[in-house]
Amino acid sequence: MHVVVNAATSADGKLSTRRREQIKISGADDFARVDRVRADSDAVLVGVGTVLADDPHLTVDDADYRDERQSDGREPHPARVVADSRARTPTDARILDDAATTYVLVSESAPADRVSALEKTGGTVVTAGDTRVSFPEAFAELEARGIDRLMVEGGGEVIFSLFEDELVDELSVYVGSVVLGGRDAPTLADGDGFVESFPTLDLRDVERIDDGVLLTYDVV
Ligand SMILES: NC(=O)C1=CN([C@@H]2O[C@H](COP(=O)(O)OP(=O)(O)OC[C@H]3O[C@@H](n4cnc5c(N)ncnc54)[C@H](OP(=O)(O)O)[C@@H]3O)[C@@H](O)[C@H]2O)C=CC1
Ligand SMILES: Nc1nc(O)c(N)c(N[C@@H]2O[C@H](COP(=O)(O)O)[C@@H](O)[C@H]2O)n1
Repeated sequence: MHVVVNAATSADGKLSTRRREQIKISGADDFARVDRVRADSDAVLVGVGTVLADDPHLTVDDADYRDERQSDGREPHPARVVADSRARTPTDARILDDAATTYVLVSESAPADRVSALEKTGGTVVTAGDTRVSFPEAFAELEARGIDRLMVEGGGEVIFSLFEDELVDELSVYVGSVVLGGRDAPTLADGDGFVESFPTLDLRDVERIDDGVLLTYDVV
């Protein structure tokens, strides 16, 4: 599986403010670029922290891109995936509506009643890991279901874990011209942090978009 991480940060590396509310860092042109990346993906993944904070829809906005996908024999929207060890995704979350297939990755410790509530809402539950979602295991299952190209939109906890598991192939960071600050504000890669064996990035491209900069890296 090819895994592409895409996120937008402030100039000081934050994904959002300390209130963890959704904020727009990207401008119109960058959101249009993100839409293209979504349209080119088989699935789009976020963590349950992002679902609880942003209630994202994760669908393709541009009708031409949806038509293009359908003429290639694909669904109009990529599948949506949420990493949610304890099945906390609210049943009325937008990610669970019927616009696209939604996979909820849970761990063995997820309460059975929550799992069944998510299944009743139409989510396809994939169990991987004892107390926390095991991405290597979950991704093998997604690959078996035809997901070869996965876009990850955040947040910082999930992005860190994916780097820790050495599952990231490409990283795109849109750096907006704003400072958010806050020692508790989420950053691009949170988790426990690396102290050695840091992931190595190869800078492939730098592009000015809106009033910010898009940095594109291959993970070595
Ligand atoms: N600017 C941008 O581009 C973006 C900004 N954001 C912002 O980021 C913030 C949310 O980020 P964050 O709080 O880090 O949340 P995440 O979306 O990264 O979700 C984190 C949660 O995912 C669950 N999870 C399941 N499996 C794993 C695993 N193996 N490793 C790590 N986490 C796992 C955990 O909950 P559990 O243990 O219950 O499973 C964890 O708490 C919000 O403020 C949102 O607005 C988010 C996306 C993009
Ligand atoms: N690329 C980008 N730029 C920003 O400024 C952002 N705030 C985000 N957030 C991500 O987009 C998701 C929202 O998706 P929908 O519009 O609801 O489809 C959000 O959950 C973050 O993952 N991204």
